[in-house]
Amino acid sequence: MSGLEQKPVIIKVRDLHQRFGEHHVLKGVDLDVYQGETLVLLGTSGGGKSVLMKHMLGLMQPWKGTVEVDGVDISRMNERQLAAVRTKMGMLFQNGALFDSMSVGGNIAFAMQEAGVKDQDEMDRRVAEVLEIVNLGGQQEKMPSDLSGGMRKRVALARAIVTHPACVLYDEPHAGLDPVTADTIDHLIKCLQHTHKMTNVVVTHEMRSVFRIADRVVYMKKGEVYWQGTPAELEASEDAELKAFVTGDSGLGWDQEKSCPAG
Ligand SMILES: Nc1ncnc2c1ncn2[C@@H]1O[C@H](COP(=O)(O)OP(=O)(O)OP(=O)(O)O)[C@@H](O)[C@H]1O
Repeated sequence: MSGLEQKPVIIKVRDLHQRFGEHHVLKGVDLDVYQGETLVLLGTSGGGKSVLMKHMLGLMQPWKGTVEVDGVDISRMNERQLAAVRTKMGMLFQNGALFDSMSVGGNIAFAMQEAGVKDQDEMDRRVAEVLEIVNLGGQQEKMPSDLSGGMRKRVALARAIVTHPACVLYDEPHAGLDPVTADTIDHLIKCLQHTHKMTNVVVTHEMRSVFRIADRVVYMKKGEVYWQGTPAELEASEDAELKAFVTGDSGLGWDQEKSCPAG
């Protein structure tokens, strides 16, 4: 128990199934995301974490089951209805996906234009505000090609939060970052939670980050929720699969002569 169970549920997933042809990727996922928490989605590659996140944004329609955001079922909405829901959600895509031909400020303003903001002064003010939040104050004119990987990630995060979403979804925010830069991203994630009252859902493989940022952890396996609990419960778990995942132990051992196939 994390104590969060008393809080309102901002995303409610029920009996969610998805399949691509014969490939049954989500097999009846039930999941609650509580307002104001940082929830980390863990699991082996191909377990369905990214597909689940796409359903939370309405980027995919389920084969079966429902996804509610703030009490409203989004699973069969059309694009016009979804546009309103998506203003409550920010998404940090894995590769950052900045437009290379646009400045930092232009990239962030673009997200506001998409959300219907037209007033240039308001856009300038909000671009400056979110750049301060991600510690890139005054960098509006820089081009993405001038930025390091960590800075690009922070610009992408600024873009994700410029519409003041209630919930931010992060798909592997630490991918490709050095450990120190990853730490700065973790600080930002917690800052958005505590100072800006946002709910975070984070897919990551970085165990160090999990123990730094998670209030709750959900472990997915083969399209199902295999386990959920607090980071402390994860650390204390005697489940062999969870233990191997936490420690990064494939079971092959590190005796080189025994673990390498004969040449
Ligand atoms: N649009 C799609 N069409 C067909 N198959 C897909 C599609 N999207 C995902 N899949 C398949 O669904 C399965 C789950 O993918 P998903 O990306 O959700 O896994 P994941 O848990 O996020 O893995 P990873 O940790 O490697 O990112 C994979 O086998 C993937 O190939």
